[in-house]
Amino acid sequence: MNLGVNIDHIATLRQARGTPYPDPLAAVPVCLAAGAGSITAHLREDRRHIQDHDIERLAAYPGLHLNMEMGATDEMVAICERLRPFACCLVPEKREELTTEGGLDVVAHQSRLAAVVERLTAVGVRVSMFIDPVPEQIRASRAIGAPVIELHTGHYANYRGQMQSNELAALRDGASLAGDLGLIVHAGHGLTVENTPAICAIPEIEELNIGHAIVADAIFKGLHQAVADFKAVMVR
Ligand SMILES: CC(=O)[C@@H](O)[C@H](O)COP(=O)(O)O
Ligand SMILES: NCC(=O)COP(=O)(O)O
Repeated sequence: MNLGVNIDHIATLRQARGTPYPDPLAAVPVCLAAGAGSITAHLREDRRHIQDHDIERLAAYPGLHLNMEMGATDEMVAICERLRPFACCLVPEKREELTTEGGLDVVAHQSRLAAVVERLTAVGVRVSMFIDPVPEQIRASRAIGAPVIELHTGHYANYRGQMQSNELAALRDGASLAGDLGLIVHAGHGLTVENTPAICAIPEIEELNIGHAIVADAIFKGLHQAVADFKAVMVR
């Protein structure tokens, strides 16, 4: 199972004062040495953390599997088409949100998203849809030709008790349906060392994208150890 480390919140610390440090790109060799297989970075429309120069440098980083998270806007599609990262993940965005609040509504935007998938696939970018574990969204992702989905685990991470159990069951069922449809299945958002093992136990999930908790853990244990501790629990 691959671990993709999301480095957004290293950039959050930098943006807090507008200093050149910490440089998110300094995290790349550390994360890879600790067992990460890819790096995720979210170029938001409001540039609250990752900046254009970050994503440009990441896309040019030799041998790096960069997963560029982005809204399906004309601006971001053009940037992705120009930079040609290994992969991109289309996510919903609202300027007023604190963080991503849910999955993309692929059903409501099938024709537009199908055109984006075709355009970015044509230049060699592997396109993923960031969606809730809802059968209609999974089927729509397959219908528009996306090879990958990333299941939103934010509700699972935030809920407790029976609601969390119900969300975990939905993730299991969604991953199973996606596998039956021939989709590659990833998952992410809000994952911690404590809540990750249950997600890892879902057999169809091939990759986890984790950022906020890794950066938070790194404050106290260092980035290499923070990444290594997630890899240690990501065993099947
Ligand atoms: C799509 C997702 O769940 C995250 O990777 C996303 O990057 C969250 O946005 P922030 O990183 O701005 O919190
Ligand atoms: N797509 C999920 C991701 O990249 C990281 O989300 P989080 O761990 O920062 O919540």
